Amino acid sequence: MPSMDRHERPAAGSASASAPRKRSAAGGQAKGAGDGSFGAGSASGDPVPGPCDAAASGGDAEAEGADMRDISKAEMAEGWSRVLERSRRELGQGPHDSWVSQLSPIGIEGGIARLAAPTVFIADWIDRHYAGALLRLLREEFEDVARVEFRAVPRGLSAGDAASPGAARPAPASRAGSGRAPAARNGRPTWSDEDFPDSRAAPKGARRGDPAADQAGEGRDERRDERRDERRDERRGDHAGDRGDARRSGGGGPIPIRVTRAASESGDPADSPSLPLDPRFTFDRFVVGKPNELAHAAARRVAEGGEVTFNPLFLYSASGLGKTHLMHAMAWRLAESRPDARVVLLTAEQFMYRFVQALRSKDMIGFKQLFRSVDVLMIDDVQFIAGKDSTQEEFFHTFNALVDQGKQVVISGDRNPVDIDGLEERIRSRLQWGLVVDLHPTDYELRLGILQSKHEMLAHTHPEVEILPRVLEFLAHRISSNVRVLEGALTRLMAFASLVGRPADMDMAQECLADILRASDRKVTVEEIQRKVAAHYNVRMTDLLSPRRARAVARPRQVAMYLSKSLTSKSLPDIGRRFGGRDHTTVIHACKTIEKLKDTDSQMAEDLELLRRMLEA
Ligand SMILES: Nc1ncnc2c1ncn2[C@@H]1O[C@H](COP(=O)(O)OP(=O)(O)OP(=O)(O)O)[C@@H](O)[C@H]1O
Repeated sequence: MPSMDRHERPAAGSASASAPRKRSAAGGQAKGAGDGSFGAGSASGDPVPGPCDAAASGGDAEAEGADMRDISKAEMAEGWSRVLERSRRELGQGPHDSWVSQLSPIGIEGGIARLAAPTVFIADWIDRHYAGALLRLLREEFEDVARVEFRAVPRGLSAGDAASPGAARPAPASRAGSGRAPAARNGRPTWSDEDFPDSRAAPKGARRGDPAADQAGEGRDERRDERRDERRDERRGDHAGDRGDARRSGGGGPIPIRVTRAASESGDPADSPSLPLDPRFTFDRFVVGKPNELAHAAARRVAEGGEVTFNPLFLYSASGLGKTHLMHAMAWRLAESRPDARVVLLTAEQFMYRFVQALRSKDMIGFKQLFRSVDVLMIDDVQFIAGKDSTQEEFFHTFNALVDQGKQVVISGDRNPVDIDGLEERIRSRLQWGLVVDLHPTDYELRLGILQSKHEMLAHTHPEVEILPRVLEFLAHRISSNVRVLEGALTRLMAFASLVGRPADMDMAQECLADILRASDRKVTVEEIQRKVAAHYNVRMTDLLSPRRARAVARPRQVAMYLSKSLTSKSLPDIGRRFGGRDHTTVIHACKTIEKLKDTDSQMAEDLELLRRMLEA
């Protein structure tokens, strides 16, 4: 952890002029890191540009101890509200709402300002990212604050209780995510308010209401009532959990469910939300090449079941490049390396489905226990929950609870978390907390390796079919879109060869795969889209890329951005750059606008259809 020096060093100039409300806060003795207190000091890197009296530095604080007094929680509260105000302005609404607003003051003692965070995870995150800024803001309000510390204070305790040793949990000493204090006591988890953060714990401004739940016929008021019931259930559940007889999820539902090892004490597989593992998706059958070697290595490392090093592990790629395969492979391997571990793998859609089911059956306690008692949680296609507020909130709390306990979380998505539109900022930042790895588009060697491996496997079941090596090379050259398409082409070719009773040669491949080959040839580029859109709306290319905001230019530009997002695999920032260096949020706005217009303006719908057909022709 970086030293305190940077925050403690007196800055040039005095603070008094700029901080009229300042109060002396340094106490008799500036406590050091070895005072048994936990949490992060003012450790995170950024230097403090703001006011900093000489008296605030550790040694001077000791020397002047007699003149300085401690500040109680109550006294600190008033100044803290102003610190919050400034944090909102200076750090921005997003970081403020997601993180800083979750803090509450404990007091200032010996020059150390102590703040309570609801979980270790949050304490650690704030320490790593906002400690410097907060120290500066605190100093503007309270003179002589030399350090700031964050304590994880269970919600059942008041912030004041945190002053007593052992009442609160330390932020982890290591940033790697290991060594976190598990919430388990006496060898099994105990359920408390902290484990079940609810709306009280949600950051201010957190939105409610899940469109999916709405679709499922859940009215907002009804949900509010349900959540009230849930909270009551949860409070009761604290005790039920201790007795080990808490209610379980009713399970069932239309999604087939199984788990590598039942994630429920009842041992009933119906209680588990996990997917059946696909026997084809193992590490043995995963072909490694340059484009996916890092993702493969990270997945292997996590699956070996050693110390939790990357948490979460976030895998992302375009469709069909092996994310799901890798996740299943990890689950298979974990079943061997950690046979006792409760491993749950499911899609984000299934997570939402279970959540909505639990809401309807008023069994949130069962849902929470189910997901928070796992050792490894893997969620595929996380982009599905983007824009689904209630599900995101539940996911957020589940994620926090597991990471706080040092449990491994693995997530996959179709793009980098920063590019997932509709994802709450706090979730986005958590997803980036561990290791984010992408699987790059395949190269020729990898595609050929995959074809050869699949061919060998298929040859076992169809020994009568022969495919000439040149044909595999031809397919690897021509089909570069995704591995799923490549596999489909091979399977079709083998079936065709088997039916006609001839070896698959180049002619046969050309004939029976004509549509796939044609589709693979077609690659729409952003530049092509820009040209076609400019021509269609009769605007100049230079205008399309210029800062001009006149409707006549802005609308075609939005259309071109929208088509670039839907017809190419370019990321939002990349598209923004290609449109005269615009920000990715402009692209998001454009996509949303056109998406809406498509439904309400028939001319727009027609234009889009026409352009799409021209581009795909
Ligand atoms: N490196 C690889 N080696 C062997 N098979 C692969 C490899 N990459 C992908 N595949 C195969 O390609 C198919 C698609 O892979 P998978 O479903 O894992 O993709 P995905 O990235 O999860 O796609 P989506 O985002 O559409 O869900 C699977 O049958 C998988 O076995």
